[in-house]
Amino acid sequence: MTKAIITKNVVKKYKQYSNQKERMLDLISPTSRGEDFYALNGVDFEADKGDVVGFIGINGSGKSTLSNIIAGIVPETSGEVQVNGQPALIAVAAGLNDDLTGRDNIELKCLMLGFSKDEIKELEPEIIEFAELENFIDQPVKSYSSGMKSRLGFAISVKVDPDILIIDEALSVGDRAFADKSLKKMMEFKDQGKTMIFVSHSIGQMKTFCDKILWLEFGRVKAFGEVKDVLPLYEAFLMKWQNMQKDERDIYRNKIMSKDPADNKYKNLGDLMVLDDDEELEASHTYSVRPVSRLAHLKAYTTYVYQSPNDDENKSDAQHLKNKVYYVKREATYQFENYYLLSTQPSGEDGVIGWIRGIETSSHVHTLVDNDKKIFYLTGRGFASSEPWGGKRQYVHESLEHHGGLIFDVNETILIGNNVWYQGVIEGESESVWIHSNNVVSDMEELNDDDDSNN
Ligand SMILES: Nc1ncnc2c1ncn2[C@@H]1O[C@H](COP(=O)(O)OP(=O)(O)OP(=O)(O)O)[C@@H](O)[C@H]1O
Repeated sequence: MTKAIITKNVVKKYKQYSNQKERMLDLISPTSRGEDFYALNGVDFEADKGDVVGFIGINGSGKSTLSNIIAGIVPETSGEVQVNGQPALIAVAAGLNDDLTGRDNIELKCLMLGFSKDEIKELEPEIIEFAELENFIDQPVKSYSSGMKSRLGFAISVKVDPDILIIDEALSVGDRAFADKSLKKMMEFKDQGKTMIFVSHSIGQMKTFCDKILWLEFGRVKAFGEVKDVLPLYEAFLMKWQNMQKDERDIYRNKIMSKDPADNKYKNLGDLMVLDDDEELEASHTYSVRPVSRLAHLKAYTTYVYQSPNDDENKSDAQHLKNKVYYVKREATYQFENYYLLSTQPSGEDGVIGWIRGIETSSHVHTLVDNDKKIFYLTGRGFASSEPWGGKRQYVHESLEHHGGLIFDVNETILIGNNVWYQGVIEGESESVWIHSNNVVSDMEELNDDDDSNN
């Protein structure tokens, strides 16, 4: 596969000054002033020809810096950058000269990209039409709104037909209609097999548009891989980040930024590459399974049953599983969420159906009390089911109304949460059933007392 972009150990260092005076002194005095700040710190990244890669990361993680370096607009401090093809960057503030008119900017940008005057004459009306700037095209760009600038930048970049298109948050300004039109154009480019880099905070746009995701965190690559592998990890991280207090965020940021880039080691989890020292990230991609003993019913809104907790592709509708109770002998945590392995039998191997999100179930701990023989009498209330705490579809007797006073010959007692359930055989029947302890009494007299109090 031909590589369109390769970056190796790319570092971008800026100087940060506490005030303007320090900045001036740094320029004129031989002593170095200000503090070094690494916007990128050892970034290795490769895109194949035709890849559509989304750059994600919280503010200040280096997304724009890396896209500007790939576009050749900002030089790297050190490292290697190889771009095979003509890149074009679309960003709100990129490459437009504020003092020139829209038309002059079109000409300038096209000349810089090597177009002849005749070619530019041909392209110009198409660009103006795509940018929807009709009357403004001969006004200086400084009079444009950010949406208008972005439209002009987008129109020039797509009409010059670059090999590599880099779109930095350009769709987040301007109106919805233009964003849709731009997204359509980008889809066309994608279909043509062009390489694209897409920088956005919109998870939705990333999902619909990108194939792969590069997750940057304070200048380092945190993860790189397919959308389905990286985005859920990032979304889980964002939830954690949003719940952090400012001082917790500062500690986290300093910890990441103080690391030596030479220590950036990566581990491959299938096609996903993650930072080797990030155990939490690894744990949230893989999942840990623990033995457990629960019984579970599915809630009304239950969505899917998964083949494995970290596989969003292989899932099936869980609706048909409702109104039954299931055994849960395995529990897993994946990306801070609990999953249960549903089974029709009290086993983690036999009768297994699949994994379901814990919050989509009502479940209780299931414990054996004893297998002692006990004799009870049915009160005539409740139901009998083939499984303990059975659902409608597991009723043997939907109502025990006509069974009041019959003997219930019990051979197993269990606890489901705080509720006691008995397994046994009802007098005159052969099939074993489960009945809740509220619906039996241990001697006939209690039954008569019950009847008296009811009368
Ligand atoms: N010219 C510059 N001088 C000094 N620091 C800079 C400069 N450009 C960027 N930085 C710093 O580098 C870091 C990365 O910035 P960058 O714009 O690449 O992040 P980003 O991930 O694109 O952020 P956002 O999501 O906010 O657009 C930030 O801390 C930023 O302040």
